[in-house]
Amino acid sequence: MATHAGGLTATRTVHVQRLVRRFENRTVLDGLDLDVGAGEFVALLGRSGSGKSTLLRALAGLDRDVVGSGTVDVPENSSVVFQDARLLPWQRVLPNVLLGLRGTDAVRRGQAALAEVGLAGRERAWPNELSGGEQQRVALARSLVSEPELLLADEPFGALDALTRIKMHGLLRELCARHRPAVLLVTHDVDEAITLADRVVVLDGGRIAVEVTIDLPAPRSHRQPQFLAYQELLLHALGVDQTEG
Ligand SMILES: Nc1ncnc2c1ncn2[C@@H]1O[C@H](COP(=O)(O)OP(=O)(O)OP(=O)(O)O)[C@@H](O)[C@H]1O
Repeated sequence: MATHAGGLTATRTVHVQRLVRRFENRTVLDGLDLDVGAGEFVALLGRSGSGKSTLLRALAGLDRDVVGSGTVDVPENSSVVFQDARLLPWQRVLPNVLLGLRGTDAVRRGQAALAEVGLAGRERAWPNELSGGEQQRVALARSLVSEPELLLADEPFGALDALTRIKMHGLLRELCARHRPAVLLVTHDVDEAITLADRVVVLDGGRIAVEVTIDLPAPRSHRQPQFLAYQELLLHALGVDQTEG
């Protein structure tokens, strides 16, 4: 099991060093190093099976049985969102947001979080009365209501249609600007990574093979020539040959 060595500083929210993860005799993470700064938004790209979810689960403390070694330092106050919202179907929306939240002002904070994601007035709805996008908004409210230092997100918009996904990008950007968590976002979508992240890292061969700082003013769009340059660079890093097909 990886050790937690207290390697965090005021400006560093995630510190991963020489992380190795094996499943039986298959090495998925092979001495991976990654730091995420306080308030920094990092997008993690990689081919299918490259180990993105494995890394995220290791950071979230969800794979303690896996054989491995190295250092993983993450703040205790971290939240995780997945591709599916994972709401409790027998609880209404507000109690779903309040899961794990204590204190006398919990209800007020939950209501404020729902308002922030555009769901004021839906506190008493049941999860199955909400669309997929709305359920994912509830999941975002739940993940941010505890004011986490770190938000771990595993393809949170992967199941949404293109238009909803674009709206969710805007929402996530706003929420991050307000709450300033460090974010590690796993995605398949190169454009999503460039649109949202301060830095994009590409996982290959069990390590971070490529790192690109995205230096683009907002609002980011395909109309920016530099956007297309980042796109080409990252597609190349992912082994996608744009001249094919
Ligand atoms: N519990 C497990 N037992 C055995 N092998 C596993 C387990 N979890 C993941 N793996 C293997 O580890 C490798 C990396 O999986 P992982 O889900 O991290 O990849 P990924 O980059 O997130 O892929 P995708 O983009 O397709 O979601 C895969 O080959 C997978 O089969």
